[in-house]
Amino acid sequence: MPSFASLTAVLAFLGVVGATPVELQKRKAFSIGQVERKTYIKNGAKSVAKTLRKYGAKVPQNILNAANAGPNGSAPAVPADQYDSLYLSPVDVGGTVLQLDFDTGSADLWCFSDLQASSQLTGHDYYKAVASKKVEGASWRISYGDGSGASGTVYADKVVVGGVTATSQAVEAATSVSTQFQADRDTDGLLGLSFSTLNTVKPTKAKTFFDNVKDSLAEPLFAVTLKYHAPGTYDFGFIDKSKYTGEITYIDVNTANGWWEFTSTGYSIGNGATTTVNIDGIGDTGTTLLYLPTAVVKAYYAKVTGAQNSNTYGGWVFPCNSAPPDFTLVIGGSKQTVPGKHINYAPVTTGSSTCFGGIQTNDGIGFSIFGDIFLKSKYVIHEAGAKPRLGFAQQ
Ligand SMILES: C[C@@H](SC(=N)N)c1ccc(Cl)cc1
Ligand SMILES: C[C@@H](SC(=N)N)c1ccc(Cl)cc1
Repeated sequence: MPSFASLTAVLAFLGVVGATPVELQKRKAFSIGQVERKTYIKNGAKSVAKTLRKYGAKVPQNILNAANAGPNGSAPAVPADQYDSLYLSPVDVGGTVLQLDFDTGSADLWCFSDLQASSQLTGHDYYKAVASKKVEGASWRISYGDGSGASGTVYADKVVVGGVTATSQAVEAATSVSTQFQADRDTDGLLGLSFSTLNTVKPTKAKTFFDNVKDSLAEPLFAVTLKYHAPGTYDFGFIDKSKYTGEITYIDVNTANGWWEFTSTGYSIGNGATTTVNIDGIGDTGTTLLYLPTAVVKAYYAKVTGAQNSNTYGGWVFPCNSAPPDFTLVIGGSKQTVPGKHINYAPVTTGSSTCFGGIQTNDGIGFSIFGDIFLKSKYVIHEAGAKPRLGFAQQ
């Protein structure tokens, strides 16, 4: 029979919460069911890691290693078109693989469904709503910053992303989608990765896919690798050292508005001097461009030959043969540079020699948006927990 002290130590390691030694002494007769060691240790390490994180303590590497057997996963992020207007990832939603736009700027997982008029489904894969899985009385309605939107009803179904499974995910089946989504035959819906406080399901908010799976992952994080005119990845549960160079710089996130929101402390243009100014904004994979304060945008395009703020095209444009300079944001004291090439977004119309800038003003938005133009040269770790953080590294 192991000594009392060693038994207590084992219990502590297995993260058995609540059975303190004194309580155990009171319970004269008790038995511990013998369980297969490896199962318990793996779960034990995971629960110890979870407990340590819960109280803000650092998780020792040995416990992290033991816990790291979680069902982590990785999904591709494929540009929907030649200009990276958005990125699509395959997701198994109730047995049908849909192409969804992973969006760190919203919290609804919604998709085209057979509840819509069939005319809206041409060219799409879509969710087959099953009555037995319907969440009675629940509905959703979302509108996005660009004026697009969708609405419908809710089902509880299995969703799999890169081998990571949410067994009962709120699947928001569309009954109606806006013209932008009807015109976009590539996008079968969105998978929200902001904080669940932004979810639109009524009467009870639903949880995002990440919120549903994060405790089953080796680590409660996902990492975003969007690329310029090439497929990237969304990794769940682990950090992939092969996807970045140099050091990761972490910053705390302000979750009050439900976004991955943070403040950059300055910027520079080309190899110019750094201007110190606070730029509050959100990391957002669902927004194509980089929206910044007007003063910053004007300073940038002053360095671009032939640039002008066009009423015709609704933003800053310049000759496609201009070579826009690099743009650097200071984040957590580190310099995060966007290659100038990434800031030549696309011709304003097919074949035009006038190009639309990847940097635009945040006028009317109320905050800046660090969208795909910024993200597609970075490796960005989104870490949940008591104090959510973002980690940035250069790809
Ligand atoms: C947060 C994004 S929308 C999204 N990523 N789901 C956004 C908000 C407001 C404006 Cl004006 C433009 C874009
Ligand atoms: C304009 C629509 S659909 C599209 N442009 N393919 C859209 C996509 C993603 C978000 Cl986050 C918001 C709106």
